[in-house]
Amino acid sequence: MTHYDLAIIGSGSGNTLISPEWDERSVVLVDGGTFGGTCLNVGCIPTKMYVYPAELASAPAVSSRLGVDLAFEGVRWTDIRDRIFTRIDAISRGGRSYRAEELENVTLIEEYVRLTGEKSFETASGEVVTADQLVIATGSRAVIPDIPGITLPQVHTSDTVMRIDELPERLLIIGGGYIAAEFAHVFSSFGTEVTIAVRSNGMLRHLDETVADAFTQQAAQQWDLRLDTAVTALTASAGGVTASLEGPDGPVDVEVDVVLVAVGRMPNTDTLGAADAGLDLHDDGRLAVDAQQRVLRDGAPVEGLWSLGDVSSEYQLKHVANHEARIVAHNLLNPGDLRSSDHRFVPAAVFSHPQAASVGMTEEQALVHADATGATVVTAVQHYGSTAYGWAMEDTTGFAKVIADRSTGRILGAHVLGHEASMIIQPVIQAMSFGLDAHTMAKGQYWIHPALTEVIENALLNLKTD
Ligand SMILES: Cc1cc2nc3c(=O)[nH]c(=O)nc-3n(C[C@H](O)[C@H](O)[C@H](O)COP(=O)(O)OP(=O)(O)OC[C@H]3O[C@@H](n4cnc5c(N)ncnc54)[C@H](O)[C@@H]3O)c2cc1C
Ligand SMILES: NC(=O)c1ccc[n+]([C@@H]2O[C@H](COP(=O)([O-])OP(=O)(O)OC[C@H]3O[C@@H](n4cnc5c(N)ncnc54)[C@H](O)[C@@H]3O)[C@@H](O)[C@H]2O)c1
Repeated sequence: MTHYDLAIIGSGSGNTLISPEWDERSVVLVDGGTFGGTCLNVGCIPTKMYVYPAELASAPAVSSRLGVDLAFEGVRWTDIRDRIFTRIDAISRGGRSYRAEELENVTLIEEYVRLTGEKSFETASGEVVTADQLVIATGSRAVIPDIPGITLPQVHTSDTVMRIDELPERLLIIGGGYIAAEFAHVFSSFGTEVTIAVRSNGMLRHLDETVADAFTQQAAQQWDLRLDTAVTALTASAGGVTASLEGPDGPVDVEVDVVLVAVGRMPNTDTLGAADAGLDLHDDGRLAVDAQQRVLRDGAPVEGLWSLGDVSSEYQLKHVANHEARIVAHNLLNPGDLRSSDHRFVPAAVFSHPQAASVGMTEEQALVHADATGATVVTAVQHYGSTAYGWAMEDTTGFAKVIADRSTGRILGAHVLGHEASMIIQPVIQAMSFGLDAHTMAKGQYWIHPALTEVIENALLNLKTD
């Protein structure tokens, strides 16, 4: 048995906890997978490194209506893939060797582990580790639905689809969330015929209804979108895979080369043995933590046991995992001065075509809030096409919606669909975080003319606040 001052399970956001303050103390970092975790190796970073070339590849389709005739001649898939992963794999290797070889006080264990107690675990090869403080940062993994044929080699998750050897001619995506929307954009821009099977009646259902409906409409124009459709079986065929779908018009078979499963991600608490160790779990399998990121047992925080990121967070987002990691980093070193995570205004963006970005309440949530508090909610929708930059783009679909409390002007939420939505929304995130009301935000600063942020300025000005 080996004892450490600090043990961290998970080298994604968990890796950032090892600051110079730990130099004189013993630390063990454990990861059974690829060093650096999801975002770096199979998540945010490689996907966005694919999204950028996808933007370039789709330019000819939109440029001709502005009088610019471009031709799309195809993509060199393996060149794109190798550029991305040459860069990413080197970062992962560099991080690994820094932790494994360069820091004398840090031990790296490259095995999966299971908890044996609140602050102890056993590695797959039988080594038992105990620690004064333990951080669980084991992230999440793709849910694999129970469909006959799901283990066929042509069926991928986001973990593997980015490394395939050939651009597929035909791709079926199962699911209608973030990953489905982003990969549909990437593959279709590169020339793949994309079919999406969505169990419900729309894509990105977690977003404000106006945004989700508009996205779904645009998705149906770009991709073969099958709503209210279940995938009942996947069968190997001469050309690839036959997918049996059951939709509103009854059963139908679709021939594809590759299938991407994107039906959500589940927290890695089962494989860690968190329930057996007596730790509290939410119904969805997440570890229960308090505001200071302390793991709960029977509703009370366990001293010296912390968690962060996808394994315990309501938000499976890297910027949230990073925020929680900063809180845990402080709390590990300052037991007498604990800080709390701030989840009040968590933004998110879907890097698809179009982009969608959101912060705060949807209109539906704001109406529930209004019912509960007696507040009156006002909303304003501003189209990109109503601003000068929108004219420049000849944009007909982009818009921003802002939602505020009528009497105080407090901004309750903002939702943007269109070009660079993830950037356009940032001033609203800032205003909400620092308590700026809609009126002050709109009138108390210059807005660069004729930048696309005028969409937000005009939406704020159009809110009918008191
Ligand atoms: C395709 C995709 C795209 C994404 N894009 C974005 C985006 O654009 N923006 C955004 O904000 N978020 C995005 N996300 C989400 C983001 O990647 C995650 O929220 C974030 O990486 C979670 O970090 P984490 O530190 O909690 O977990 P991870 O980075 O997953 O780290 C957990 C680590 O723990 C290890 N581990 C698990 N169990 C054990 C065990 N029992 N023993 C030892 N080691 C173990 C794993 O091997 C892993 O390396 C994306 C996710 C995916 C899948
Ligand atoms: N840009 C980003 O920030 C980004 C990008 C990718 C992933 N992520 C994170 O990763 C998480 C996982 O992404 P995701 O797209 O897999 O999940 P998701 O939760 O976004 O979407 C899952 C989709 O699958 C559907 N679904 C669920 N179970 C199903 C089943 N059995 N059969 C068919 N459909 C089913 C849901 O209705 C939904 O449409 C996201 O929730 C997000 O937090 C973030």
